[in-house]
Amino acid sequence: MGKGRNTAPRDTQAVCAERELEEKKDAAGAREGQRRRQSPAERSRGGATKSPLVDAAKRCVARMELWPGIWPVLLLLFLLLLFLLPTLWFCSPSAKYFFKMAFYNGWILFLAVLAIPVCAVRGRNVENMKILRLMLLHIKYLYGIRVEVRGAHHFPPSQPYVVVSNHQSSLDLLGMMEVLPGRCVPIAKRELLWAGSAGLACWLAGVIFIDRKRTGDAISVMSEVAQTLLTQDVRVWVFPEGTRNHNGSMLPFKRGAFHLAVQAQSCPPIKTSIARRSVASLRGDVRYGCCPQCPQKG
Ligand SMILES: CCCCCCCCCCCCCCCCC(=O)SCCNC(=O)CCNC(=O)[C@H](O)C(C)(C)COP(=O)(O)OP(=O)(O)OC[C@H]1O[C@@H](n2cnc3c(N)ncnc32)[C@H](O)[C@@H]1OP(=O)(O)O
Ligand SMILES: CCCCCCCC/C=C\CCCCCCCC(=O)OC[C@@H](O)COP(=O)(O)O
Repeated sequence: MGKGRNTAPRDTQAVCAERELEEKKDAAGAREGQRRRQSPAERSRGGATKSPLVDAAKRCVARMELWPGIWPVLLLLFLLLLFLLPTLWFCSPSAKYFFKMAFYNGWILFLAVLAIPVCAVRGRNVENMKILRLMLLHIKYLYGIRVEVRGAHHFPPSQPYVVVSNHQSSLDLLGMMEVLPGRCVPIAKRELLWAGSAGLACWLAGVIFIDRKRTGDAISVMSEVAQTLLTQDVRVWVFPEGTRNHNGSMLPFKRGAFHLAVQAQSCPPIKTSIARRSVASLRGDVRYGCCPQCPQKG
């Protein structure tokens, strides 16, 4: 009996010890599970917080910690650019020209975004060209270009006519805007319509788009333009070379501009020319010559 009495508490002690051991194991397991669920950032700070906002922020930081390499690399790239761009600007004239052109195009796209809502009020209307013109006139100051216009008085004050001009680069836009007469719209290649905001601004200002690859279509658009010239008191600006030509000489003229002048009858072509070197190099003086009207008879 005594033996039995002595054994019972020992059994109970053993069971208790076993239970205690199991409980400890469970607790340790639970702690490990929680530890595994925690992000590295939480682990390093010793556990979850009460606020979900803080938890979210911690998760973000943890994600960054997962990619510790990306920030130094980005910083390095940024510093490299900071060093490389000025070096290219001062050492390579072609890189300098490239940056200037990139800014020129980017600036025009930006200005077009501003112009679109203003022009949209009137819808598609040649009067919108005035707005574009005013918005583009300052660009010459950004590049330190001094423009000299000669013979602007040759533009008749009120009658339809066709202006023909040489075409060296997309910078000709600057010269064109200096002398663009009222209610005058340029003829442009159709691809320009897809030049983002600039394309939409051109469309709103009544720029006439032609598909140069489809002569038939281009001719019928130009025939319609001839009617518009007569009925709506509009002038048209054509680059008869039909494309840009950087290399000093003039390309043979396409005939559309001259057909247009003949079809619109009393509508003389007026020749203007942009001085070559200065516009193309994006600095210095630009001379813009407007010549007397050509003979009217086709
Ligand atoms: C603040 C925000 C600002 C946002 C942006 C601001 C922008 C502001 C606006 C500025 C826009 C400026 C845009 C400037 C863009 C300049 C350009 O895109 S230049 C390129 C487009 N321009 C042209 O192509 C010039 C016009 N082209 C022609 O006139 C061509 O003749 C053609 C009609 C396209 C036909 O070309 P092609 O077939 O290659 O060549 P041709 O030998 O000339 O013609 C063949 C044939 O057809 C006869 N013909 C031509 N035209 C006519 C006609 N109107 N009517 C009847 N017949 C025609 C021609 O006589 C030939 O036949 P032939 O028997 O051999 O004589
Ligand atoms: C979301 C799309 C973004 C597209 C970005 C396109 C970048 C264009 C940016 C700005 C446009 C500036 C408008 C300049 C107007 C002058 C156009 C011009 O002079 O075109 C050349 C054309 O005469 C003859 O073309 P080709 O010599 O035949 O080739």
